[in-house]
Amino acid sequence: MMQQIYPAATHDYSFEINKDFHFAAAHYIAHADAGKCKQTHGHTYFANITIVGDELGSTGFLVNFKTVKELIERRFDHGVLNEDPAFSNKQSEFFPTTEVIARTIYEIIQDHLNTLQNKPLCLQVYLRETPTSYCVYRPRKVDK
Ligand SMILES: Nc1nc2c(c(=O)[nH]1)N=C([C@H](O)[C@H](O)COP(=O)(O)OP(=O)(O)OP(=O)(O)O)CN2
Ligand SMILES: [Zn+2]
Repeated sequence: MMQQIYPAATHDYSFEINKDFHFAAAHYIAHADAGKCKQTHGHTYFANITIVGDELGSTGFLVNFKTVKELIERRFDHGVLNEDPAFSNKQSEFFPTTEVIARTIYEIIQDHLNTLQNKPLCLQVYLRETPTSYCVYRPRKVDK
């Protein structure tokens, strides 16, 4: 697993956890201007997820680290992202770009967090697509 320094999300919650994991997936970008990315190719994506909250669940966890990883790994690992219903080859806001994948990971994780009694929040998804390219997604409205 790659270890690195991630940009920090600022907040004043009492607890912050971070989970690193990776998954392998293929994709292509169905746009004339996408250059070589128009061709199907694969990446090993590295993700770092930041979750915060003030209350712990009955386990003493904000959320189980393993659950965070499995939500994404089960869905995307060794798959073709373009075939997942979260993505589209027709609407650019759903092309499987690094930006859109990061936003989608946020949505999947926050949907799960919303089911927990202690209501943790996902503040940041860091997603590295290649050794030289990554995206940081932070939801716009996080009220405390
Ligand atoms: N803003 C974005 N730009 C590009 C994306 C993207 O998702 N968001 N994706 C691609 C390609 O899919 C490709 O996977 C990554 O491109 P790039 O960083 O250019 O890859 P290289 O390994 O060729 O990078 P070098 O640093 O030039 O070796 C393209 N753009
Ligand atoms: Zn790519």
